[in-house]
Amino acid sequence: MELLAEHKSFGGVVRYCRHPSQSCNAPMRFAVYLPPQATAGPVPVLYYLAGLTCTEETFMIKAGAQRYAAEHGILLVAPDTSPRHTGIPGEDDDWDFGSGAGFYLDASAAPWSAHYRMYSYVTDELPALVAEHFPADPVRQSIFGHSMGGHGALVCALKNPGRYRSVSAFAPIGAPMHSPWGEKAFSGYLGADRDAWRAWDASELVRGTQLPTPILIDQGTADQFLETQLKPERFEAACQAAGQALILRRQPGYDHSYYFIASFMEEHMRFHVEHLTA
Ligand SMILES: N[C@@H](CCC(=O)N[C@@H](CSC=O)C(=O)NCC(=O)O)C(=O)O
Repeated sequence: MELLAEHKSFGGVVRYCRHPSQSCNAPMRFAVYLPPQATAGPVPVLYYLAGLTCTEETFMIKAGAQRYAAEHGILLVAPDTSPRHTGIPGEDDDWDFGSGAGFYLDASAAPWSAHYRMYSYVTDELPALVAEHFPADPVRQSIFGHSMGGHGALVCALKNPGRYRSVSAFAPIGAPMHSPWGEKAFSGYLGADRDAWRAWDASELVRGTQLPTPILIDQGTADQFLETQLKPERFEAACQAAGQALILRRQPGYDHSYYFIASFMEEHMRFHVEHLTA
């Protein structure tokens, strides 16, 4: 693993790292925030999955989470949103598919299946790497994210009940099988069989698996993608039908940006701290 950059922040340190990934068969980058408490021993870990067009830097620069991670002694991990420079033709052509748009799934359709295995990367390879190189307590981990990454966090938690102590999301794609972003991604990464898509759609997964802790979601009412792409009412209805506890808060006037995310970051951090330290 290669250390690319390091910045002191709130008494701890943000590090940017690169390593060869077996899951993605490509170099991958991620960011980690080590709170001051990490110098004394293992601390709980909180993973953040960013949205379309983001990189491993976006969350560390824009979300303002380090202040709260330092206060509560939480190690933050933010991976890049896809493999890059894989050589797959057209990987950089669209902002909502390919590079920067890995959707946190394991692609099954060629040529993407050779590299686009972000689900395995985020749920298995990255936690193992983090446990090896940083003072992380592997038993205490939680996950959250935004938009494509908010949906990715829901999928990671719902596919692994008990693995994450808590899950939350900012403006997640609520049902990608019914959103243009999701339909484009699933067609490309998974192929034409819509039945196969169900295994990667949180609104489908929650029908079969419920989590022991409530899911927290914040959604801005002035979000430019609310009605076309996000459709939180679909995830809400699926949770209700399945008996999954969900705290869905519609926040008046907020859009899809990191101004919205930063506004509710403290509350999401407190939510996760409560479960990580219970
Ligand atoms: N280029 C797009 C907008 C892309 C965008 O808004 N990306 C969001 C995530 S959207 C869902 O996953 C984001 O987080 N962007 C980074 C940021 O710093 O805001 C367009 O032109 O509409």
